Amino acid sequence: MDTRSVARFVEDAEHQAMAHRLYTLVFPMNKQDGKVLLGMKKRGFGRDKFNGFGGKVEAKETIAEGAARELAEESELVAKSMKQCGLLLFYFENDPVAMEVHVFLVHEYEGTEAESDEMRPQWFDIHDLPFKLMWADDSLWWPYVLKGQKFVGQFWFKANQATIARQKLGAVESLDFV
Ligand SMILES: CNc1ncnc2c1ncn2[C@@H]1O[C@H](COP(=O)(O)OP(=O)(O)OP(=O)(O)O)[C@@H](O)[C@H]1O
Repeated sequence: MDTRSVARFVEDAEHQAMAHRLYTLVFPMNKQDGKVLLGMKKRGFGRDKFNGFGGKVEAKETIAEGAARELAEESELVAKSMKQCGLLLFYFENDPVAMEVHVFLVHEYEGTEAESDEMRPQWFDIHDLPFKLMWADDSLWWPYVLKGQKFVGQFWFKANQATIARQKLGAVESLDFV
């Protein structure tokens, strides 16, 4: 799986012409209790926001490996299986590099969540997420997760990192990259 395969979801020339950096975003879910694990980010990009677990994919690993590694580093949970549920593309004003974020749900894991240097984990009801303390895009695509639909979203953020100037978001049949 590599960034070229994203081309079939996002066809606009503006996107194709940009440099991309790969990221992951992982949400451990407890379906029985209807809970999702978020982490309060303690440092770096998105500090003081709740989010899923994730970060940059390293050159030596696949996207799925990067997702599992970041989950373990930031929460101490070990994913037993992961399902990709979304693809998010973020463009920030004055930043020439687009963020390509691969979103995963983890329904099976081992271990118990624990605070790390980067994240303070906390379980939330899947119908009651703290959207005011999350990235502005999260409340827009979370309904797709609740409906079990896969999604692709593009969000153009203002330099203040809070205002979405433009967006495209929709369901897709499959996110199985070739
Ligand atoms: C703009 N709207 C957004 N909405 C939802 N989630 C967003 C996001 N923008 C970034 N994210 C996520 O935030 C994490 C940053 O990762 P980030 O801390 O930069 O990576 P990494 O852990 O590798 O950093 P270090 O270089 O080790 O500090 C990573 O999961 C990425 O998917």
